[in-house]
Formats: sequence, C-alpha cells, structure tokens
Amino acid sequence: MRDVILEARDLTRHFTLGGGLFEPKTKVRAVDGVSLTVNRGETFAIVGESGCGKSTLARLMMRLDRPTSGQVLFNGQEVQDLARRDMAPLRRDMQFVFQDPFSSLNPRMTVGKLVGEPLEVHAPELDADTRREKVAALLAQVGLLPDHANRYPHEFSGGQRQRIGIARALASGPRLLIGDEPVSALDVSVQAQVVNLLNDLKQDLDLTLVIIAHDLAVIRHMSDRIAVMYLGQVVESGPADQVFDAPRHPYTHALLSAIPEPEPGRVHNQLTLKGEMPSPSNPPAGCRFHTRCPFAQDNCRTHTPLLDAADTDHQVACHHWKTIPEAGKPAPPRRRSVGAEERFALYRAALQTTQASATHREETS
Ligand SMILES: Nc1ncnc2c1ncn2[C@@H]1O[C@H](COP(=O)(O)OP(=O)(O)OP(=O)(O)O)[C@@H](O)[C@H]1O
Repeated sequence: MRDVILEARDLTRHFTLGGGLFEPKTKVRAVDGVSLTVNRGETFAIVGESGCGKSTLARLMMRLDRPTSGQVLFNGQEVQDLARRDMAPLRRDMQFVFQDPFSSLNPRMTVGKLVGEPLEVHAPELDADTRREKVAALLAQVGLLPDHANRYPHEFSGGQRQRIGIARALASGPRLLIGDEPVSALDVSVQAQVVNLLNDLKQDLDLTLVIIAHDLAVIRHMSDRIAVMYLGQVVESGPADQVFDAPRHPYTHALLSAIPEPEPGRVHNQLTLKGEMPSPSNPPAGCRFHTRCPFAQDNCRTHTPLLDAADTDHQVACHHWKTIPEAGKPAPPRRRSVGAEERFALYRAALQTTQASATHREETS
C-alpha cells in the first residue's frame, strides 16, 4: 500500500481579473481540477510549459495560497482549515526551495543569520552556541564551510546561494521539500551539482521531494514519478520510467521530443507543437490540448477527456492515446539506465546541448 505524504484532491485556483468600470471580469483558471498523490520518500516532478499552473499548484500545496475549491492533505490532514496556531508543524515539515537564489535571501543578513533564523522559530529552546553548531552542520550538509556563516549573500555565486537557500529550508528539519524551478536560474554545470545535492539530501535525510520544472531534462535523472500539466490540468501522470519510455499523451511526446539526445549520433523523431498554449482565461472546449494536437479528432473538440481511471499507476487524459497511429507517433527518446557517476556527465551534456541550441536559435532568429 502507498504511504501518501501529500495529496491534492480536485484542486482549483481561479483568479478574477478586471471588473473595473470599463473592464469586463475575466477568470484565469490557473489550476483546474488537479488531483495527485505524492508518496513518502519519492521525488515527484510536476512539469509543463510556462503558465500551465505549476507554481500556483505548488503554492496551494504549501498552503501559501488558498484554493477556490478542492483539498490539500498533508499526512492525511487537510491543510486549508488549519488555524494559525496549528500551522507551525506544517511550516516545519514542509519547506520551499525558491527558483531565484538572488532574490529569496535577505541581502542584509549574514548566512549564519539566514540559516539560523528558522531555528529560532522552530527550536527556540536552543542556546546561541548550539544554534551556531547547528548552522555549521547545515552548511556542511549542503557543501559550504563553517566560515561562510559570517559572510553576506552577495559574496557567493548563484550555485552557492542556492545551497544557502537549501540549508535554510533544511533548518526546521522538514520531511518534504518543494522546489519551484530550483535550478533554472543557475548556470548549466551548476544546475547538475544542485540536482545531485538534492538527490543526496533526499537519500541522507529520508526526504520527499516535489520538483517543479518546465524542462524535462532537469528532472529526467532525478524523479520517481511525474505529473505533466497543460493549461491548469494534469494530462498524464505515472512512474518516471514509464512516462519517459512509453509516454501516452501527445503533449508528453512533444515535451520529450524537445529534449536533446545526450548520446552522440542518436536522433529521435520530433513532435513539434503548433502555436502557443491558449490563455487559461479562455481554455478551449473539449480537450484543452486539441488546438495544438496533431492527432485531434472531432470528439476532442467537444468532449473533455478524464484521467484514465482504469490504470491507476500510469494515467493519461486523452481520448485516442491507444489508437494514435504508430506511423505518426514520434518514438520517445530511449532512456538508458545510468549509474550514479554517469548521471552527472549525461545530465550536463544534455543541458549543454539545450543551452547551445537555445543560443543558436537566438543567433539565427
Ligand atoms: N496572482 C495571480 N493573479 C492573476 N493571475 C495569476 C496569478 N498567479 C498566476 N496567475 C496566472 O495563472 C496562470 C498560471 O500561472 P503559474 O505561475 O502558476 O504558471 P507556471 O506554470 O508556474 O508558469 P511559470 O513557469 O512561468 O512560473 C498564468 O496564466 C498566470 O498568469
């Protein structure tokens, strides 16, 4: 039986914009009926293009925002209705790692103060010496030196700042870390180091990780299970191996085929999506993906596909995933099983290729 640590049940968050004198009200359906479960001890990745609702979902799960409807359960307990005084254990057990280590750290505080601050809140009984020792231990855990406690954030590189942010998140002794694009603001080689640090911390501290990323290359070598989001909804979810090796939703195919192949000489079929993601304030009827789907048929324009309930492990919300013609279906990139030493090299190679092709696109556009 699964040991579920975090669960979202039919979660929605709609933002209302406008409504002024000459401005009609619009409803942005940022998160629209998302259900998912995160098992204790796993790395669960939420992926999708910018604007699909990943950050809103993360904020709802952290109880940093309230849902329009639906529930979030942490260790089986509903978090929305917690009174302020009952929030302390939740704040201790669930911590956030921010995308941007440059703006998430107060520049006027030393690293020692930044990492020690959560200890003051969550372990006020500690005396100053014990707190200092704990800060030094936390810094060591993320690969920093005890001396770093006396310096200020601006004296560090981006990767080191993200390590400080992670040490700060670990200070309260959390069981679950939610990282919202935790490496996307970092240089390519540094990204791999921080990904590896998160993997190691997960093992050493028995953590559960929820990683939010727009880039599948980032989570390819670290996630146990994946949910793919499109326009506020989960369109596919399942064990990472199954989603990577046998994707079912055409959108997942497209995301996967955009990952550069790190093995020299290997190419895979591309599924390039037409157009942009529609606005979440006016999502298409039927399947929300039909306007960009090369395999869309008539019923896709009128009937909303539900996540396939028959297969609870690997679910897909697509009317036609079983019958998409093989000839038209892009072959998913083959994922080799890699050892720990190889993981870093392959990951770095994939990201460098991504960066090189992005630079090439910029130069040629
Ligand atoms: N406070 C808000 N008020 C109005 N609209 C919002 C608000 N927060 C998010 N949105 C809208 O909700 C949609 C989902 O945004 P969200 O930031 O959750 O997406 P995302 O997938 O995390 O994107 P990104 O990777 O760019 O952060 C977007 O259209 C966004 O503009």
